[in-house]
Amino acid sequence: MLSLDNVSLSYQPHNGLETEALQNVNLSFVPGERWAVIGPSGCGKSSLLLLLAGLLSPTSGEIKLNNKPFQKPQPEIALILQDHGLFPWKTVLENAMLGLVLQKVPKPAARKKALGILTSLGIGEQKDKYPTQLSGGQRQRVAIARALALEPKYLLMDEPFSALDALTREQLQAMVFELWKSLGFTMILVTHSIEEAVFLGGKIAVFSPAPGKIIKILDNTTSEEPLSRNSPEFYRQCSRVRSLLEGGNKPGSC
Ligand SMILES: Nc1ncnc2c1ncn2[C@@H]1O[C@H](COP(=O)(O)OP(=O)(O)OP(=O)(O)O)[C@@H](O)[C@H]1O
Repeated sequence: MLSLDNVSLSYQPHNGLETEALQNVNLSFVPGERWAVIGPSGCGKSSLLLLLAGLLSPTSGEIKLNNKPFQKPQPEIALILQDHGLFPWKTVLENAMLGLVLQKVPKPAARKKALGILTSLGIGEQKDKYPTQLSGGQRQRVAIARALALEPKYLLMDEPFSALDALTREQLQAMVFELWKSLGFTMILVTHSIEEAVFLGGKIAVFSPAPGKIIKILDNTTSEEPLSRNSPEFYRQCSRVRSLLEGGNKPGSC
C-alpha cells in the first residue's frame, strides 16, 4: 500500500514568500485501485505525485510504501510527467527501453520487452521514429510504454491526456483502463477534467484550492467497468464532482 500520512508541503521561500502547496493530506492507495485526483490549478496535484514518486520530501508527515517511510524513487512506482519526458534524440524504441536499460536489463531483452508493449499499444510500427515525428497521442503511448516496461505496481500520471483532441483522449483513456484491468497496477491519475476523473477514477479525491486539502473522496466503483459516458450515473457523478469543486459540500446537489 502507498500512503500519505498527514502530509504537508511548503516550497522554500522565493523572494521572501513561502508557498504552501499541500496541507495535512491523508490518503491510502490500496494495490489494484484506480484513483483520480482533481482540483483547481495550483492546488498541489503535481506536487502530490512528485512526493509519491519520491522526488520531493514532505515538509511534515510521511509518505509510506508498505508502511515504510521513503524519500527517494522506488522501483515499484513509475511516474509519467505532463510533457511525457521523452528524449528527442532517442527513437521510440530507445525511449521505451530506457528504464529497463537504466536497470541494467540486457539490451536484447529490454528491446524485446519494450517492443512488445509498444506493439500492444498500437505503435510498434513507429519504433524507429523520433518523438518529434509523432503525434501527441503517439508520444503519450511511448511514455506509457516506457513506464509499463518496468512493471510498476503503482503508475502515477500527471494530466497525461490534457494536450490531446477529444477523441484521441477518449481512446487513450479506454486504453489505459484496459491496461489497468489486464496488468493490475494501481493507477493514480491527476487530471483537470471532471469527465476524465469520473471515467477513469474508481475513487476520486477532490482537492480544495491552494494549499491543497482533501475536500472529499468519492467512491465511483458502482461497476467494474467505467461508467458509460452517456449514462445518467455518469452525468450525476460529474455533477457531484463539479459541485465539490465549486465549493459545495453536498454531493449530488446540482
Ligand atoms: N519548484 C517550486 N518552487 C516553488 N513553488 C512551487 C514549485 N512547484 C510548484 N510550486 C507552487 O506550489 C503550488 C502547487 O503547485 P502544483 O504544480 O503542485 O499544482 P497543480 O495543482 O499541479 O497545478 P496545475 O493544475 O496548474 O498543474 C503552486 O502555487 C505552485 O506555484
